[in-house]
Amino acid sequence: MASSGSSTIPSTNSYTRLPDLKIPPRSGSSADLTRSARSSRLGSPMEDMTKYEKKLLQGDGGYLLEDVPHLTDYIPDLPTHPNPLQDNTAYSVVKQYFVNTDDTVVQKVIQHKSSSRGTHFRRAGPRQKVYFESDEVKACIVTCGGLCPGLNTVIREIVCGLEVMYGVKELIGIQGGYMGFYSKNTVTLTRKTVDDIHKKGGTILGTSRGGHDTIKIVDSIQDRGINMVFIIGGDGTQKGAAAIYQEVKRRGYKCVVCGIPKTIDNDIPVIDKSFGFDSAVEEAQRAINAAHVEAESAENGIGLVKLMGRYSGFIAQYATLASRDVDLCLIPESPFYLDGHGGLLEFIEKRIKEYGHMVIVVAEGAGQDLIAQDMRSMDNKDASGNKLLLDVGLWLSQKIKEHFGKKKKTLNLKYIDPTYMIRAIPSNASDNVYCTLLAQCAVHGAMAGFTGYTVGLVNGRHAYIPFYKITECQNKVSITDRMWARLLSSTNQPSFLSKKDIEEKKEEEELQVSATSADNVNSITTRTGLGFSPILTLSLYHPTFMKPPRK
Ligand SMILES: Nc1ncnc2c1ncn2[C@@H]1O[C@H](COP(=O)(O)OP(=O)(O)OP(=O)(O)O)[C@@H](O)[C@H]1O
Ligand SMILES: O=P(O)(O)OC[C@H]1O[C@](O)(CO)[C@@H](O)[C@@H]1O
Ligand SMILES: [Mg+2]
Repeated sequence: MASSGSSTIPSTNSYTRLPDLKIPPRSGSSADLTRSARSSRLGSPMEDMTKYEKKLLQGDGGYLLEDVPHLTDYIPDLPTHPNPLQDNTAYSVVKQYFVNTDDTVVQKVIQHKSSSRGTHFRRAGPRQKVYFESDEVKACIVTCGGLCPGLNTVIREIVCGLEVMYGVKELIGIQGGYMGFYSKNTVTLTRKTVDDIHKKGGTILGTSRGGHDTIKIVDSIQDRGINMVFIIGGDGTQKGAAAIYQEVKRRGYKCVVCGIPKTIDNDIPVIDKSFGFDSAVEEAQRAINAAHVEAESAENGIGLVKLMGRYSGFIAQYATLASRDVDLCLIPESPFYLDGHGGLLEFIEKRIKEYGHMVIVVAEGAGQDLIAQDMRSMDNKDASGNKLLLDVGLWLSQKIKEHFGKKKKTLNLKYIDPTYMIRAIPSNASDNVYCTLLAQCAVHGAMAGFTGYTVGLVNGRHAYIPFYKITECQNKVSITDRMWARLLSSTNQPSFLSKKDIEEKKEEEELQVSATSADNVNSITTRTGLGFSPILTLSLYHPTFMKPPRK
């Protein structure tokens, strides 16, 4: 945990001054607004939620820091306190325990000699000064979206981190996701009450989809006197967290909003991977092994396993690569067709003829367009606005059976659907460590007064990432990438794509990268003769906030 202290960045005053940036609050700043004062100062909340601010800092050689907000951006002259960790016996021996204020983490680790240094994020970890006294903190934790291994570990470690490292005494859990802020009771969280929870799957707080009402949530935060909000959830949840941060800031309320990215689908961009993903891939092996045993033991046996992955097929991809027993992996990002020359059914027939059995892994979001053509889909959505999928496993089983039936060939197909089993388990050992570090970094950031951030692992280092970076797009398997090629060569399956399709995919992916790349903002940052330019805060419109939150 010790800071390397070997920042590659020249230390300059303009850089270290960053948290002291004074941005006049839109409607005055007071940490204890009464409800009437609050409502009289409310303009149109949606007006503010359609904007977010980027804190960009440019340095030499194309260096760009995409910084996270800080409480002092909108509440000037906040007092600081020495970090209580300095008196903690466990940490007092650690050399350079506090993170150097100049330390940042690079987004793209592969560089060429002519590359620009590119986008960086603030390195996570404990700071010398904190912006809260221990007995001033009232923190809350909420979990939203689908389940994922490791949720309880993150909850546990936030509680322990705050209590043990920072002496915080007041911590509550919001039950049942976002709607729990205004419709449910809270639970008191202490080191004792969370002691064992990391051994259980799910979340002790409960979770839900839908029900994000920014105003009601922030009212509840203020009414309860909460000044640190830890929000654990996926892409939808992080969009909700960004809206909460905007509203908290608009009210000038001293409250940190911190997101901890959670998603079994691994669909959050920028971060190396999401917690629980490894555990899920590991658990998926059990289903794939069973499918293999079943398939091998029967004449013309097919074991078909459906795994989660609504829009991103990472679980299917990694479970396939890990297993080596899989003959065919289908994911949402890679289109396929069933009939005719080069089609899926022809491939299956060929593989069965050759080996006598096969294993197919299909991500739940794969082939949805084909199923929709077949079944006149109803385009249903869940409470959060996510598309409800048709069962690709059942549909594919049916199609394969029909095909073999028509050809009067024997077929023994076993369909295994372990989707919920792989996300309801507790996290494995490596995810437990990962969750612990994420939680601790989240706590350090909050105590240091950062807000509006998600904590994440970027190239193996923990960083504070502004919300917009992780909500502007979804992480998807790139089928023009080397990793997908590795899978194709391991399963020896066709790509089902023509050369033209691949060219189009490449163009599509390149366009996506350039739309979200830092190059787009370089032109609007300023430079000085110093190593770093002064900070520039930009208000930009972002489509995420242009629509009212989905209910
Ligand atoms: N654009 C948005 N703005 C505000 N809140 C949102 C938005 N999208 C989703 N939410 C809220 O976030 C919560 C979780 O969203 P969702 O159900 O999409 O799961 P998620 O966080 O993406 O997790 P996962 O997809 O991994 O299960 C819900 O309560 C939902 O109302
Ligand atoms: O049935 P639920 O809880 O809506 O969750 C299903 C979805 O949640 C996820 O696990 C995460 O988004 C998806 O892979 C899946 O489609
Ligand atoms: Mg999601």
